[in-house]
Amino acid sequence: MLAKHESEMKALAVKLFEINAFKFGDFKMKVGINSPVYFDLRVIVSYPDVLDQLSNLLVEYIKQKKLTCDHVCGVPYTALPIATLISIKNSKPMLVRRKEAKDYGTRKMIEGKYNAGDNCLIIEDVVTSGSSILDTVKDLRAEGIAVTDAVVVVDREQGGAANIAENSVRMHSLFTLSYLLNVLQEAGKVEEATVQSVAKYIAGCQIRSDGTFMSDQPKIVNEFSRTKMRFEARADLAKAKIAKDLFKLMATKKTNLCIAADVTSTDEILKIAEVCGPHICLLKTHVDIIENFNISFVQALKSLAEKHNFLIMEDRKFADIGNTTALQYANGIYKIAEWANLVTVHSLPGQSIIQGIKSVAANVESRGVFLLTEMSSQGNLINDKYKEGTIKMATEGLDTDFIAGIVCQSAECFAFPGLIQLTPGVKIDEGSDNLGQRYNTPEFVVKEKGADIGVVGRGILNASSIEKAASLYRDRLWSAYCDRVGLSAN
Ligand SMILES: O=c1ccn([C@@H]2O[C@H](COP(=O)(O)O)[C@@H](O)[C@H]2O)c(=O)[nH]1
Repeated sequence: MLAKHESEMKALAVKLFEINAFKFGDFKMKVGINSPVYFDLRVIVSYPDVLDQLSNLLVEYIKQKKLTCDHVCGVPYTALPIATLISIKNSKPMLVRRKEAKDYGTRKMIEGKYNAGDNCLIIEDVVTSGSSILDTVKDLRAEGIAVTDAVVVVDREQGGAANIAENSVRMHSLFTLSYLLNVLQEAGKVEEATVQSVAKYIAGCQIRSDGTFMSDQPKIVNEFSRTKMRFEARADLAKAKIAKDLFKLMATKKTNLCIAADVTSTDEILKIAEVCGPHICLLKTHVDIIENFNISFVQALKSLAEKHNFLIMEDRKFADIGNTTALQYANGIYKIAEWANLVTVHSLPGQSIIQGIKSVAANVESRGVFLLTEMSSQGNLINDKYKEGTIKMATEGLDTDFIAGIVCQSAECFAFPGLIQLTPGVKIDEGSDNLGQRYNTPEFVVKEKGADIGVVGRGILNASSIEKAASLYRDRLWSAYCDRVGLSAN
């Protein structure tokens, strides 16, 4: 630990969390097990200031530890840019270890100029079992290069240091996982319960360098599996303030029902909001189908949202370039930015669409988007690659603090518990309409498809009493959620 640089260390720890280099969820690890916490330091190449800050601290740390060497070598690939900066700042030449030998020319595993007997300091981003460091050590030693020390950014404290020490290499870590968790808790970024859950997992899951567990029966308790977690705990992990608010609203009001108010007059929408308001967490509009839209309608809708404690989402499904979307969101007759807490957005144009909306949102904290990742309609053209890219945008993009959730149809679509799954296509009787819409029951949608919020339109709107229908859907969706997370419904 770098005591002299405590405040910089803490600021960097928080920054790593904010840029999603450090995240909570349910992640498959290289060693074959799942983990509730994951480091993805690959993202720092997109943040030159963070990369610079990190390398400065590592240079200080190497100095403080009095680690001398002839070369530095980054474990491929994530540590390479970090090692490059250390090499430059310390004026120490670098060695590069290939992951595979070339099938032509020299077939060398180590690139760079060196002599047998030289000493090399290893740089690594994250250590779990230490096997990646040991692979690099093996190749360097095969060339006659001495390796005695490795500097790592994060030690996950799962046995890596001991495994590496068995091979006569000392491991020095700038951060430990416990330190990072404490800093995040102190900074109000995560709750104590999160810290405890991760600590429990790490204690029960110590790994040897060959990937086997130290205890005969490892307790792999991952309390961050999205569909098993309660909304209160997920609020803690959400990056977007609006997602935190919506999770809390659902938990306190005990409803995960969104009504799709797909009617064409302002009076009808206000009636739905008044009558169904007590049962919903979200009221969804398609403002462009309203015949008599006017600004006093918006004021009335906002008052009802306040009175009955629900949020408003305009299901606009924006899909244009950032600049046009920003204009569509903030201008024209609807001025959606002024009244909709949330809007839906296609990921098709790329990250710029989120940036466009965010750039004109009056108050970023009270606004956000749901990204469309899968559709309920028969024959839609969304494929796995598109879905993967959309989830990447929602979890690793630059604007994760503005993305409240994902509109999708399956629990496997994403793992991050801080995002909300919104699923349309819900009816008491499953089936389809005559225009390709497919319906599943509230129970199926929540328990099998992983929905956090079920969207119901015609299932309520076509009922003889919309109030009774809203109450019924609310009960069925909420009970299914309670069953899913092991909670009593009352
Ligand atoms: O994949 C999607 C995305 C959005 N929707 C919208 O949800 C409602 C569903 O209404 P029902 O009457 O319950 O069918 C509607 O506003 C759609 O635009 C969707 O159905 N599927």
